[in-house]
Amino acid sequence: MLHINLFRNFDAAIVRSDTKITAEVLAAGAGSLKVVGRAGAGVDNIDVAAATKHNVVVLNTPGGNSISACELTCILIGALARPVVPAGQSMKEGRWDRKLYSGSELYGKTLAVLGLGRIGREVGIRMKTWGMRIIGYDPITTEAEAKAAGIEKMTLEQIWPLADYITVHTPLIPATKNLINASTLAKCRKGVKVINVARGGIIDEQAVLDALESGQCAGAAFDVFPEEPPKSAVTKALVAHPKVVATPHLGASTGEAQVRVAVEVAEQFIALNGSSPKYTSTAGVINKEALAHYQ
Ligand SMILES: O=C(O)[C@H](O)COP(=O)(O)O
Repeated sequence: MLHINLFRNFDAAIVRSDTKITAEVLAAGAGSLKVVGRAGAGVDNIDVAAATKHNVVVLNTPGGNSISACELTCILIGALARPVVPAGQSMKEGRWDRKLYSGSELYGKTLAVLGLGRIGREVGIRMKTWGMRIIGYDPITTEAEAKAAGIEKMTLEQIWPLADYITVHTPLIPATKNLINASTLAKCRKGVKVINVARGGIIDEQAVLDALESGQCAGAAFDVFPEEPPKSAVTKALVAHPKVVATPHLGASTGEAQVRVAVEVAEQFIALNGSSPKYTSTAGVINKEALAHYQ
């Protein structure tokens, strides 16, 4: 584990989501630390306000891992349609249970995409080629932008009763916390399936557990959790549930995505340093106030 005092010696740090850049870490680095680069999209592991206070620039690489996160989402949708995870496990245990592991087609089903940014739109584009109807919600994306990705933009109230699958692709902010909860699940079709490759807490885990027990929800896939690694009894029960596919925050964990975010973070550092005319953009800078300190 990285010792907090080491930050006294660093001019810059590059992190993924596991490394928490807290106010304490930033105070330890005060005077030397100038920039924290997030090799990924979410900066919820970095105390941006404290960074700004210490004139530490925080930047991210918002697009570099989108395709990998999108592909994992599509794979998990597939794993909810066809029980490849438990069926594969049963064979490893020496069984041949063909009758237990029947599934359903994705063709003709409706996928709701909540959050039509880079990842959500790419998921829609891919799953449409499987013959799914794609409906979606986003407060910012226009109807025309959604349509260009083959997605019918709707209100949430229109979406709930139509969706066979719901996948979330929003940041975790007050407006999206528990976006899928007991009352919204009750408005859905019986047997709806939900997927979260975005951030833990967008889908209320207890509500999903209850809906799995009642049959209102027929399956769920989670790559992200309110606390990682999970410690709460609710998350543990969810992960253990036979109708749940769980992965340990693997959305960006591909060779390609990691190379892309590493290159993007390096380019942003070079742009900050002003040492290469090739890189003039600091598009990923989160706290422009801190950047202004050096200009
Ligand atoms: O915010 C992100 O970019 C993703 O959640 C990936 O996080 P990671 O880089 O820690 O895998």
